[in-house]
Amino acid sequence: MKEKQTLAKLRQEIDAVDDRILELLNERAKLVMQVGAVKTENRSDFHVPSREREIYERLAAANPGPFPAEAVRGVFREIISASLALEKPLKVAFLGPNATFSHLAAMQHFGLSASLSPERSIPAVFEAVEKGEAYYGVVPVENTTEGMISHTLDMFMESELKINAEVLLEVSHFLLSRTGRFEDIKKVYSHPQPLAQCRKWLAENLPNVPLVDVASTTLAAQIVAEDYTAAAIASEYASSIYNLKIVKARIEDQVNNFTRFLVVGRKMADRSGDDKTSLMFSVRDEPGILHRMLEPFAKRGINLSKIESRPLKKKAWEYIFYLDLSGHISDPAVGEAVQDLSTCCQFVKVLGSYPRARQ
Ligand SMILES: C=C(O[C@@H]1C=C(C(=O)O)C=C[C@H]1O)C(=O)O
Repeated sequence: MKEKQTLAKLRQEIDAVDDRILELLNERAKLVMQVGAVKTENRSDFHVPSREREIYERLAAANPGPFPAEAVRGVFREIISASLALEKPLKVAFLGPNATFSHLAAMQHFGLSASLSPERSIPAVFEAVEKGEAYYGVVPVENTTEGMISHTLDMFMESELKINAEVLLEVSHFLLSRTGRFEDIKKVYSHPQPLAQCRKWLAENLPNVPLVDVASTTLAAQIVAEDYTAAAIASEYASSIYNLKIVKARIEDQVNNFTRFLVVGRKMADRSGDDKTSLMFSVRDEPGILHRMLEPFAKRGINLSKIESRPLKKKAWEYIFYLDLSGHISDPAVGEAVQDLSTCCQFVKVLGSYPRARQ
């Protein structure tokens, strides 16, 4: 009896707090709508990622607990996502179909109130943004086990879209099937990337079972939903959508398997104070060229976090380099270094400056 009374009293107090939270959420939504009205008058962009970043950072630092620090971001992401949708839902294209890791990355970045639309391929995501059908696009660009996804990098040769943000997602692969029984598996379906990321586990645990490449992990889950003798490697989320059982969780060879996604848009993102810049440039294959290329950055103490080279398909022995560095293109040192770089290159293209992702 005593317990019942205590619980009832505490729940009453929780209800009162929830009422206050709701009142504050509405007060906040009205302010966001006023901001929206000012922006409409001035024709400025409603979505401002640098401001959102500032909000997350300020609240993370101000949180006294015990509400968990990681949850603060998730809660506010949904508040901001829903506030933005009051004005108009933010349209975001991603590499589909639904339930792919790009879908999870888009949900993680834009929240559940954004209007997310699946596209068939990486070029189709770029096209949707270029044509204005979507405001942003989300595509994978590299994985900690398998390296760069060259298809995405190659898109920047032709496209004028800019990188507006990066999203880091911990990718965990699940072996899924209808029966959930190991001994029923006669074939394993997945996208080539997850198959490669689970290569060792598959060789040890299913050595004689054929592996079949398909266009997405979602397609693999769909096939397996109809075939009791097959298994798919897909996300945990796919298991709930396609009603599949988990044969084995987390079968990736490398723990801490992260995939990095890029958010592309038509404009350059504003400076947030902790940014990265991505560049692409081409040079002729000649002695000392790498040294000359890197000097403008070393001289100014600019940290380079990544350098990748790819052969330029149209011309033999010429290379395209992709470079990620710390700082925003509007920082004087970064601007000057890029200017210097352009004197020793055939061409330089700034792919975007964007807030560094937090893990
Ligand atoms: C309200 C604004 O517009 C949008 C909504 C935000 C919010 O809900 O806090 C933050 C940034 C913008 O994406 C703003 O720019 O301040």
